[in-house]
Amino acid sequence: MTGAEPSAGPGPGSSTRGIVGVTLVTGFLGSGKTTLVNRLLRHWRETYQSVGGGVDDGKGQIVAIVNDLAEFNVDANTIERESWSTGCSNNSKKTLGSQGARVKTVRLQDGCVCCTVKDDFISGVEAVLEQQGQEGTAHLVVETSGVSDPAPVCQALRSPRLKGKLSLGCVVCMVDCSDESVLNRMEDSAAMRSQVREADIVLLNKCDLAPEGAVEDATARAEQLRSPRRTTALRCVRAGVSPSLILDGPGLEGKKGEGTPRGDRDRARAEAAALWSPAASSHDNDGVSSATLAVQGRLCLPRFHAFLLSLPRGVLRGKGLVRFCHPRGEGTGVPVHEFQLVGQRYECGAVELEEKEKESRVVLIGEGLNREELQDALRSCVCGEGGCGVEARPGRGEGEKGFRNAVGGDARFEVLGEPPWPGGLRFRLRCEYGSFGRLDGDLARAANRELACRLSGHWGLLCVTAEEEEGRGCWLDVDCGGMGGGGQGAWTNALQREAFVVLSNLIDPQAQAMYRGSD
Ligand SMILES: Nc1nc2c(ncn2[C@@H]2O[C@H](COP(=O)(O)OP(=O)(O)OP(=O)(O)O)[C@@H](O)[C@H]2O)c(=O)[nH]1
Repeated sequence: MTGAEPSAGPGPGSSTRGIVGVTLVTGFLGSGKTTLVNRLLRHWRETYQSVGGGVDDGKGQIVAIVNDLAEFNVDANTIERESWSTGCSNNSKKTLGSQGARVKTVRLQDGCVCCTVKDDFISGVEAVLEQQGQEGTAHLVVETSGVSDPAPVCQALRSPRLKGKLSLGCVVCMVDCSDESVLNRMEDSAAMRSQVREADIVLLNKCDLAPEGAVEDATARAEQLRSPRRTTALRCVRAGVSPSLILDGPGLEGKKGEGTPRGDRDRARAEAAALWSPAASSHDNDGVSSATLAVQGRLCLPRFHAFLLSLPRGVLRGKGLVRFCHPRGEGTGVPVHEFQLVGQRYECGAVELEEKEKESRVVLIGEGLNREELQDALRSCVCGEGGCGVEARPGRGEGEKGFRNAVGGDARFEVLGEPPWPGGLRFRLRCEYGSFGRLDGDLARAANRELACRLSGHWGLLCVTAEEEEGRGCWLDVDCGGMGGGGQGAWTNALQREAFVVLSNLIDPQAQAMYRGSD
């Protein structure tokens, strides 16, 4: 940050008068960028609130700029929803009195910020500053798309056009440690290497899912790219590091001499920028594109599951908002589900959203995508007039029965009944450790979500998670589709093994602190 005048607003990391602080969040597809941005926005609001900040003074606003490759910007939706649910407004004109700082999201989509929308990006930033009035915006958080090279974005933020208006603070790179194949992509992807090189802080995320040695491997790769001395790499789960570390990150002047000196950081950026050339990091080289799929009507969940299982290998990432049919009659007021796919793993969680549209939308990002074929495949998941027909699908029967028995006979689980879809089971981990006690609501929720991730990632089981009303954690609706009789033992073993891993990870107080985040 430049200049020595007092800060303009009371928000965390708030800017020197008239100069807006910027945090840049980068990282490969699905690494946890949006998760971090939401965390930062929440922290901002809470901190602002705790120092008695109002919003009618026109100060203290944090603005998130979200770049997504696809036509339909799921990340911006997620952030807006999250902002709303944490009491912030996604509309700059709407204020919430003294409830908290205003949060506004600006979408940049249908192109990548580092090339096709670069000009848009600078204009977008200028527009934000102009609309809000420079004094009104205290901080910007910019989330790049997963295949962006952050070097030109940093350059853009330092461009003469924006000089004197912005100050680039912390650049964070999220690294997904859960998937070896993602880590291996660092060898081939210039953009990914640049993301790590550009960062002030590398967050080694998804430690909960990391196989043995993967976090050390990721650290070594980051250090190789940047040298150990220059690498601040932190392990975390769901971006759970102290947000103030990022909003007031290393490199900011006047911070007790901590962190990387500004000169070093700028030199590092210059080196990275010199390494970057459009030819070296363009998306054509990475061959990554996106396909937005949309269908009218509700989807049959087991068919959607089959669609996921049959996706081509080139699909790296998927996300969307989907609406499922409920053949058992729970049809009214059913929430929309947010769907996330990273590598082989998928998560599907109920979200509170007004049902303005009747569409289900899925964005897939990857290599060699054939949009028409994918669109047809998604269309075939729509529940027809004759019903789902899932009762008759192959694979139902023995495997499913064995799975139900295994869950029912294991004291670690509480069976809650049947999900609204045939061929599934509703249950949750009890999260009790006998004489060690039981996990509180937050950790129990984390444990159940992690179990859902693990079951889908390693075993192709689609688990839909939903929150319980009284904050007592969440449950899993598992679709047992595809469980043939022969695989029964494997499913049972998988469930037992994954439950063991989740619970034994969470008994450790250090792991508990990591899950909760250190703020
Ligand atoms: N188990 C687990 N899941 C995580 C963690 N961090 C994020 N996720 C999940 O991973 C998925 C992707 O996270 P996002 O925050 O959307 O990732 P992103 O980098 O913004 O994704 P893109 O915008 O596609 O590049 C979501 O389902 C998150 O809930 C973590 O530490 N552990």
